Amino acid sequence: MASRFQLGAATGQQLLDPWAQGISVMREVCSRWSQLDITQIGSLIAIAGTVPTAWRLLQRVSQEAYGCVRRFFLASVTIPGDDPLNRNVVQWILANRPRHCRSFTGRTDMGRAAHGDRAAALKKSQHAIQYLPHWSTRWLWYGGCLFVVTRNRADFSRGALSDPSNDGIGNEALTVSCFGWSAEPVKAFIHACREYAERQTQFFVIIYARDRYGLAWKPKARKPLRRLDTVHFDEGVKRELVSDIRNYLDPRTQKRYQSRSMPYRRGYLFYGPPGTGKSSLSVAIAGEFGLDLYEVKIPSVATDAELEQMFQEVPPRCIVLLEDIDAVWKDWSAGEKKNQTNGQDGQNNNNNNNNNSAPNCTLSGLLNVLDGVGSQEGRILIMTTNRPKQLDSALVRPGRVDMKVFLGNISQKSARDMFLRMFSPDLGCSADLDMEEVEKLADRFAAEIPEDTFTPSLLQGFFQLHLESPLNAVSSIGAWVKKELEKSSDKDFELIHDRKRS
Ligand SMILES: Nc1ncnc2c1ncn2[C@@H]1O[C@H](COP(=O)(O)OP(=O)(O)OP(=O)(O)O)[C@@H](O)[C@H]1O
Repeated sequence: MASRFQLGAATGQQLLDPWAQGISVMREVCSRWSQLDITQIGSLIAIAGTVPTAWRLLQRVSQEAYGCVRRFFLASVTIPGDDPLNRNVVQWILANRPRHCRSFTGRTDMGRAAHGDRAAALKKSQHAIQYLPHWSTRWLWYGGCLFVVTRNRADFSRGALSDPSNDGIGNEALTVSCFGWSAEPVKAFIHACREYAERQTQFFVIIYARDRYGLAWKPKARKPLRRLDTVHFDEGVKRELVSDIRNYLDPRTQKRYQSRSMPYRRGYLFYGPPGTGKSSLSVAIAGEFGLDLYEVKIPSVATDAELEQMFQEVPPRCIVLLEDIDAVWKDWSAGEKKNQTNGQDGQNNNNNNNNNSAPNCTLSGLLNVLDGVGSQEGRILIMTTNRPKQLDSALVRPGRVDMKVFLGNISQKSARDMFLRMFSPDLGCSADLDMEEVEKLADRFAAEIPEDTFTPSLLQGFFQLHLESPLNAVSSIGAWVKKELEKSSDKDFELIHDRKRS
């Protein structure tokens, strides 16, 4: 009633002015509902309007202040995104992350199939989802110092995480800083990260391959260490090979080579029929000597210059693996001949060839990087082939290949060793049998295997079907051998035999 009376008491001038009348009505309503004067609300809105500007100002000031603190009170080390150290630091941070992390990056893990869900695992396309803690700045204590690690966000948004070959660790430049005038604590922290990462990989062989753009070496897989005694071939040759590599890696050998102006490099050729353990031996050697394996796939190397760059970027102590080297230039020459019969210009084939199987780099390009002037010293080169006779003699001459190792079909002794490895009482699969009994079974088993006839991979296939019981394996081996020998009348099998004999 009071307000109606007040409205009614408005002056004639106000009644004529609709704007003033509207304001006074709003003022009445506001004061009735919120006890506030509308003119005060206007001030509040005006103040609220200044908040974003004030916030931006505050951010600028804090950034400037942080910049000043960094410049005058922080020592820092920046690690490029593609450097292996970058991974080491990120791995350490992920392992020591706060327990209650709430912000993650989710991505499809292209490396592993889905675990646990059987139905999903049957679908070939199903991959696990990987959740990695999402962070751009991380504060942490290490060795009594406060550190801040910042990630370069520009790199982060460049899509590295959507690259299937990227496992989500590393790739963004990192800046590691700590309070103080000296960078020594930062260096100590980075060193600790590297030691941590090395401890994590000591039971694995890390296999590196070129990234999908062919620009840098990236870890492609890590394989559990494989002991050398799990690769069965001539024991004498194995001993000779291991002692040759041990001798080569001895630091005194490097000095001896250098003092005599000899290039410090060593090359090996593993040859033999398919499935005799050439790749397995390469991985086992890498594990035995604690070396990483750098895989070169010649057909996907675009040019000789790229091949040269790849060899220059491998570390001094590592194994460079060139698999099935015979297949590479054989296909190339076949493609060349085909083009020539088609009346095309064979000269163009060296680098820009449309034939998918043809390498884009040349044999002379490879010969150059293997022992050319700019070639990296200290690495071990392993080439594998099924057809050593088809290799260019320049590729396997001493200096490029210093030792040739034949891996052939399995002997009775190796078959016995394989049996013992499969059914060792330590594995718990033959709980009721002691070692002596398993050895007797191994003798019976080996007696059934014809000497140098089956590839070790074929025999491994047999074991895969009888892993649950050594007794079963022994009782089934006779029939299996008979069946496989009958198959030997197949043309393919004869080819393997012929290759072995040649
Ligand atoms: N000598 C061997 N000792 C133990 N296992 C072997 C041996 N040879 C092959 N195998 C087994 O057979 C499988 C294939 O072996 P691997 O790939 O090393 O042969 P490879 O000679 O490199 O074949 P390819 O020439 O076709 O590449 C592996 O699982 C490996 O464990």
